[in-house]
Amino acid sequence: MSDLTSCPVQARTRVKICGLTRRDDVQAAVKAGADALGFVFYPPSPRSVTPEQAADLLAEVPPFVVSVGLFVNPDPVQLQHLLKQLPLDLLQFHGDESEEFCVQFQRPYIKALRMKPELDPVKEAAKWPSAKGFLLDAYQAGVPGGTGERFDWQRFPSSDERPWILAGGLTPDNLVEALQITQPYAVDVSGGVEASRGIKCPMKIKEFLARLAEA
Ligand SMILES: O=C(O)c1ccccc1N[C@@H]1O[C@H](COP(=O)(O)O)[C@@H](O)[C@H]1O
Repeated sequence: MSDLTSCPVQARTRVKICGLTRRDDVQAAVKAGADALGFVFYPPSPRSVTPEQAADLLAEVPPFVVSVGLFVNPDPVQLQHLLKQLPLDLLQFHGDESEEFCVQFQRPYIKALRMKPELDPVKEAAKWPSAKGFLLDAYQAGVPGGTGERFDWQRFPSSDERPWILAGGLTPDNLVEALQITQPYAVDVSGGVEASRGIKCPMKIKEFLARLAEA
């Protein structure tokens, strides 16, 4: 087998479009070239879907596009039950879940870290050795995520030991600057590609992916 470590080709930054609630939005994200699609299972969120809605949306996901289930401190029994019904490829834990909690579901998962001023993401990530990656999102007291706010991108880790995913307040207009500063493994966007809360805008999704391709 050839040695790929010296291969000069750099993979492009991956994109997850999160908070999809409608078939049309799933299709728009896939058509624009999203690598991953996020489905929110957190009823207080306007983007939350029921298991039945999720099953309908997941049926639209083609091969080689990753479907991600987003949870905030879920009930473990309910989550086990959900995972038997739905073909989710990856779990995203966006609450206060410990590594012990996340690992029990025996599915690949990413852990969201909210960028409180005193938080060192590299040190914090060491608490989840089994995580596939870390999504860094803005911190807002009392809100677990999806705030539309950004954090100080200068705080984004420069090490590439773990896959770091940039989230929080991304839009087609600030994406290029975000990529230049953070050089993330992937970006995750929700509010920045919406027409209104929970309803995606196909043009904004297309523009977001186009800006990424140009960057
Ligand atoms: O989207 C939500 O409603 C949500 C609720 C609870 C936790 C996380 C949530 N979304 C995640 O937050 C990021 C950032 O969102 P935004 O782009 O700032 O609107 C989003 O990508 C989701 O992964």
